[in-house]
Amino acid sequence: MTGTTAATSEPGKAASLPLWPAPYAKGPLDATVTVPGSKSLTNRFLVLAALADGPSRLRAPLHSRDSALMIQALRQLGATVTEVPGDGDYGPDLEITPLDPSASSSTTSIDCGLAGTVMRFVPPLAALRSGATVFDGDPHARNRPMGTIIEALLALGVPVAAEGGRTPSALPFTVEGTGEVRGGHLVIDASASSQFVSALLLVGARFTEGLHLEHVGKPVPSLDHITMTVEVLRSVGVTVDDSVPNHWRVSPGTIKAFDQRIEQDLSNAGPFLAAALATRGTVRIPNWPAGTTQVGDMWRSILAAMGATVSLHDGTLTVTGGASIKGADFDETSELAPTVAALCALATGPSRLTGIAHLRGHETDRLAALVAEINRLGGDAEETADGLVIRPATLHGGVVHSYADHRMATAGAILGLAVQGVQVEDIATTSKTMPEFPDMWARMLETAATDGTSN
Ligand SMILES: O=C(O)C1=C[C@@H](OP(=O)(O)O)[C@@H](O)[C@H](O)C1
Ligand SMILES: C=C(OP(=O)(O)O)C(=O)O
Repeated sequence: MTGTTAATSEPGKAASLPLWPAPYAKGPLDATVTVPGSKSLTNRFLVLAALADGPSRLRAPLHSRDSALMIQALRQLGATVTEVPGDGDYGPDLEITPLDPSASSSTTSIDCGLAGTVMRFVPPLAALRSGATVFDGDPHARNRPMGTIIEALLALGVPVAAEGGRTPSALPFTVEGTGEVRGGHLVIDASASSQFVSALLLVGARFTEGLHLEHVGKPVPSLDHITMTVEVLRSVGVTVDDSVPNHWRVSPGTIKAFDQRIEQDLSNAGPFLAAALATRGTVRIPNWPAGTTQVGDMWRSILAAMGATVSLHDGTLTVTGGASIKGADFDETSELAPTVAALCALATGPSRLTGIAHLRGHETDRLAALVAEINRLGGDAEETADGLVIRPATLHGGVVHSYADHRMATAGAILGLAVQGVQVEDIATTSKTMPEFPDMWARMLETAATDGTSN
């Protein structure tokens, strides 16, 4: 199991982080890659297993820092999570015995790391047990938007306090669980993160009156992730009505124990698929789900718009890069945006990414980080109010800082395929969702043809 130590990676602040020489592709790749399990599905099903009416099993789940933090949090709240042999390529299955909300327990301190799913999904769960739960995380976690979850719990009658009894607006804070939450109609502003909606929906069935959640404010981002939450809830027998935009009604009731196989992480498939475009090669991903709520299914249209040939046959997605990478305009790419931006920086035409203002509240301010790192290599990227403009430029080698952000690190790796002399700082930060990344990348690079010219 991956450890939970993280580095803080801000240029100039932590100069001693190791540099990873990003492999440069000497020719087109011809690789087949399978990716570890979805972070978003793994952590949703873990939460639901902890609330279910009996023991559950997760098959081929993700094993990474974010899932380890979720497992640790659930154990601290009283669930039992056991690793058992499975048939996944990336680690054991998990068996989960739910927590007993009626068992009162002593104060416990939960480390959220930098995991949005842990810092947003677990506090409402802690409200359902009797006892105090303290939440904190990595240094940057204290900058991530949390106010909506705190205000939601307070509105539901659950005390949440910071040191000295202050009402907090961010981590760290303590949730004083009462063992029971009445629920009912709750109005929130979820414009900073879809995870606020998902967090409350995941536990809503266990509120005495269920939950009628209403969003008021600027549009909720990453709507695909809310669709995922709704579908996952329905799969375990929870009734959710999402027929009215910005309203979600979760009926009170039982969460059925389950035996669930986790799809591979299609967002994390992105850097490997992007490698096909960056090297004018071919990358295949078997077991691509025929139907999915994962936002990563958008790779099929995104990469085609950038000039790749994309096909899905017999469950294998095949992407072949074109003669050059085309610039394009993309709206609402959510967590895919750093990978898209790396490809845009290698494109022959301009690109505009819109609808991603909330990325400023992700693992780092991703808009600022992408502009800084693309331009550091000689690129031409600019921040807009809600996204990025990236124009063609000739890139050169240099250091890509990763800001403790797994997707900044993988974006650096993509740039390094096509630009000689790129070094990525702290590649180990990919352990947030894909500890195997450096090995998988090296294996993929072994397939590079050396008799062709890709760059
Ligand atoms: O619920 C989830 O699993 C996620 C929701 C999204 O969060 P935001 O709505 O904050 O973008 C996404 O970016 C994140 O990587 C995972
Ligand atoms: C935004 C992300 O993560 P988190 O779940 O920590 O919000 C991400 O993985 O891109």
